[in-house]
Amino acid sequence: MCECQDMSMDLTTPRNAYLSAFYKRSFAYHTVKNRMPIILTQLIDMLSRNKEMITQQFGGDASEDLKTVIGEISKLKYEIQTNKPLAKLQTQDEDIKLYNNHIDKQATEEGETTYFNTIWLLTECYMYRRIREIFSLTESFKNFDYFQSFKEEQFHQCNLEILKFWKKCISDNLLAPTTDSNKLAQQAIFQNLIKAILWGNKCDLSISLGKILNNTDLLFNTDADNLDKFILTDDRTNFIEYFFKINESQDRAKLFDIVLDNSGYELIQDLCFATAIALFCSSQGPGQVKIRFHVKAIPWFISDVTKNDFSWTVEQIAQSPDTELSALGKQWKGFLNDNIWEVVVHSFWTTPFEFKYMEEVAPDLYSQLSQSDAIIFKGDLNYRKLFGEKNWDPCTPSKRVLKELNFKLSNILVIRTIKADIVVGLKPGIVEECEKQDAQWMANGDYGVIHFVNSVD
Ligand SMILES: O=P(O)(O)OC[C@H]1O[C@](O)(CO)[C@@H](O)[C@@H]1O
Repeated sequence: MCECQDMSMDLTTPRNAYLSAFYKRSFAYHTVKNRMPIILTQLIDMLSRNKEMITQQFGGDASEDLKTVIGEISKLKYEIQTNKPLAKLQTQDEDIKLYNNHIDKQATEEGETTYFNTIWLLTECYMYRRIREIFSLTESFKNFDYFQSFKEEQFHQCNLEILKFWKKCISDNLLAPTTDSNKLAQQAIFQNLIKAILWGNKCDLSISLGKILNNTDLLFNTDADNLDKFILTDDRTNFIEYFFKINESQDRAKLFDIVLDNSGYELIQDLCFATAIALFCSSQGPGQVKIRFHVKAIPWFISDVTKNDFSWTVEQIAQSPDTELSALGKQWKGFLNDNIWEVVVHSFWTTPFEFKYMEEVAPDLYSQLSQSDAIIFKGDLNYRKLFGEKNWDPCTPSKRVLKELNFKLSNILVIRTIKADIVVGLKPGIVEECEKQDAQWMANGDYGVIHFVNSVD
């Protein structure tokens, strides 16, 4: 029997406490106890199933290295299930010291930081970082993306026909300069795109435990109006007003940062959104826009976008046999070649740190983001990190939370389906209503939030 069962308390997470598997009646507990071991088992299964292919692909000692890797992942799973202390990471990579210090800082009075007694954010990020270390300690697999096959399979299951609709809508309406008569139509495009990229965040392989969701089942159609009632707070209009306002003047190029989340359908939707931004700003005059996409430096939470996933996806669309789709992919390549789009990698995104620590831990990234006209955070993990992964009173305004955390970057657009028990900025009564409708509302990604925080002053 798992020792951890004696460790956690039969409690819900107290108000304002950090989320942790210590509280048995929390999604964090369910994740550490059940979901994380399942993800490790699936990884082991994939490696065992594809043993021959992987050995052939990597040659040399790959067969022996694969045995080592499988053994180490099984060991990690055992450590989680028996609530062992988080073992120190060993490689010399720049983020390792940060991880190890953070683990030390979280130690209890007994001097231990264990899976079920520490903050969930650390536990979960640590697991993915440790997996990476296991592979990187071998000769054969230093650059192996062990989640790639899951991501590629997910991409191939996407219904890309939907993109054609967006392509037409975007280029018909956003290439023309804004006039009084077409402004409403242009704003409607942005309203719909933001909604589409919200629901795209449902397609995440860590919440579905590797199960691929069909995007047409999720009704990612032209406007998905029937899902509106599931958006619990919605600042789209404020963001769009701000966006149009900054584009009224052409005195300088506008800069946007999109902190990406998942590959597959979510990434494709995000790229459509970025296409709309690029076309709209460019229609106001040449050289008016730059969009930086922030991706993960290592394979992360199964489906998160790495630099390689980004290029691969653009290439897949560009090479599509469908001429409309391939034109879209070529347009994306053009944006990248012309430096209108740029892919940026920073190891901060794969540390266990909340964003309030960014200024201290990653000052270069912080100063880069300080220049931005808007920073768009996609997804649940970014949400947890941005809002400090505490059990806030859900009615606390998003701006007040960021102020309390002393997070000073401004013009933040946050787009996330709810897959963890943290939420802020809701009107009174909404939580009670959701609880009546669906006991799992904070875990299943069926509900979403869109916050826009101009500034915390
Ligand atoms: O891809 P996203 O939206 O960041 O979701 C990842 C989230 O999904 C989960 O795996 C389920 O909650 C969390 O552990 C994590 O916050």
